[in-house]
Amino acid sequence: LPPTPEDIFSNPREAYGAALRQHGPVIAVRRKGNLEYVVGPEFARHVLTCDRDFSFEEGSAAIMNLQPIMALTGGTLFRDLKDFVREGIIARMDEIVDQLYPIYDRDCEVFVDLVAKPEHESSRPDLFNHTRDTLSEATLLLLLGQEYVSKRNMRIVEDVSNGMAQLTGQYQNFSFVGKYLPWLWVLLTWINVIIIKIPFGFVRLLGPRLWVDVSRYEKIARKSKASEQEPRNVLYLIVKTYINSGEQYIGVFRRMYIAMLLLCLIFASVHTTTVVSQWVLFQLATRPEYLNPLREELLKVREEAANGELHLTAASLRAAHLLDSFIREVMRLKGDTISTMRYTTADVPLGGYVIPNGSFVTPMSSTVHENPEIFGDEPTKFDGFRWVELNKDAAMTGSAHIVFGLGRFACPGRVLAVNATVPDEATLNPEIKLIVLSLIGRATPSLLEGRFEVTDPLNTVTQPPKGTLIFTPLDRPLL
Ligand code: HEM
Repeated sequence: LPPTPEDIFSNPREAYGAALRQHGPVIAVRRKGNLEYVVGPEFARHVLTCDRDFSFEEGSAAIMNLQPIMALTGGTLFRDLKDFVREGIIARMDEIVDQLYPIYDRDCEVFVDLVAKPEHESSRPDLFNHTRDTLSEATLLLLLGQEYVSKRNMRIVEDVSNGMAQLTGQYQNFSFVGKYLPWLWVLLTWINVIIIKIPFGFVRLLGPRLWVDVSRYEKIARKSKASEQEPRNVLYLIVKTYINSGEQYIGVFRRMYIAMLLLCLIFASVHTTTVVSQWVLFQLATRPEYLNPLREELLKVREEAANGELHLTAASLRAAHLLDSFIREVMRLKGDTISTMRYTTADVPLGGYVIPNGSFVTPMSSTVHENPEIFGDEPTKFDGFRWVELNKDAAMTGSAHIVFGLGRFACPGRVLAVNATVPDEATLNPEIKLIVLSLIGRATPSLLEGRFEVTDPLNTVTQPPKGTLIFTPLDRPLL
């Protein structure tokens, strides 16, 4: 029998896992109105990387309810997003970490000070909101520049991030309509987000200023010879790219498209990173034995400035191999199920079947992440430092860890491609490391009642665990 809708929403890991064991390695299961072909670890790499047969763009647009935008933009959305993240963020990573560290350092210090105050015993400062504030500020700085950093704009960024999370279905599994009448849910969400929230929030509040800046950047990009005069933010890079590609001026439709790119980048940077950092801190709180080695590593990688102040740089984060490994292991075992999607562009033979043209195909992440052939007899055993060793084999790391996807379409936000110790797979998003190190360098996390809950088992990528984290300040902070 195929997994029931209830199994899929409440216990997807076991439901799909059992069906794959029984009928695998390719099964077809109906979910939220679509027939999806779900594959086991044997075919995960092939499905994720063979884009001739399995389209990343169409699969991803569909899973995130973005097909109309893909259609309107002629399918360039994801390619442009990837290029702008690569050129505007990853290529400048060392400089960016220097810019971001003071924000994380300041916010974590404020957070730990707040937590330590006795009057907060009854209403604890919330780490999720706090992390989201920090990431919103960092995102404003990277995408739009320091002049945009203000409390008001941070609220706008958070609202946008939340709106995009709604639009792309991140809360869909909490709603009855979302689960059982997905077309109605998509229609209502589109009206709410695209017709109400974004125009009356982001566009009304930030639009006029962005309009002026795009026009200003247009002029700079046309004239600029000396690169040091150029603004160092992603919006400028986007404007410059279009001017350099021969556009005479940035017209209204191009401006609307740029706004869409910014909305997607805000969502990608703020929401997912906030969520994943919560998973890491929750796991750390339940595994205090990892704190000492991680703190020892912090002592080794932190750097001392000329004025004696201790801080973290991109080089420090690259050298934090134990933390890198711990984060990877948390991501491996947090229970991801359907987190990447592809769409067949032809009838494709796979595992003895032919998957028809125009079908959704997804690898079941949990079967990849808990594959006994790679992870041994106890594949679900948490071993926070296992990746320190496994990193030596970059190819294996790739196909055994698909939290960020794989190959050409893997998430561009995940790596410090520049200077990574193992090309293309080694270093995770530095923001998570900055958050974790800035916090454990000042306080010890623990969990109220020692446990947390998984709120949406079908979506552990963009839903945080639920529980209360407590932080006990260290007598002598390490940062
Ligand atoms: C820990 C946080 C993150 C997680 C778990 C995550 C996860 C993912 C996943 C699973 C994909 C789809 C890959 C595939 O289908 O093969 C993806 C794509 C993408 N991510 Fe992330 N991501 C994270 C952070 C970020 C950040 C910080 C950015 C931007 C700065 C970003 C930008 C993107 C973009 C632009 C794509 C589309 C890729 C393309 O166009 O080829 N992500 N991400």
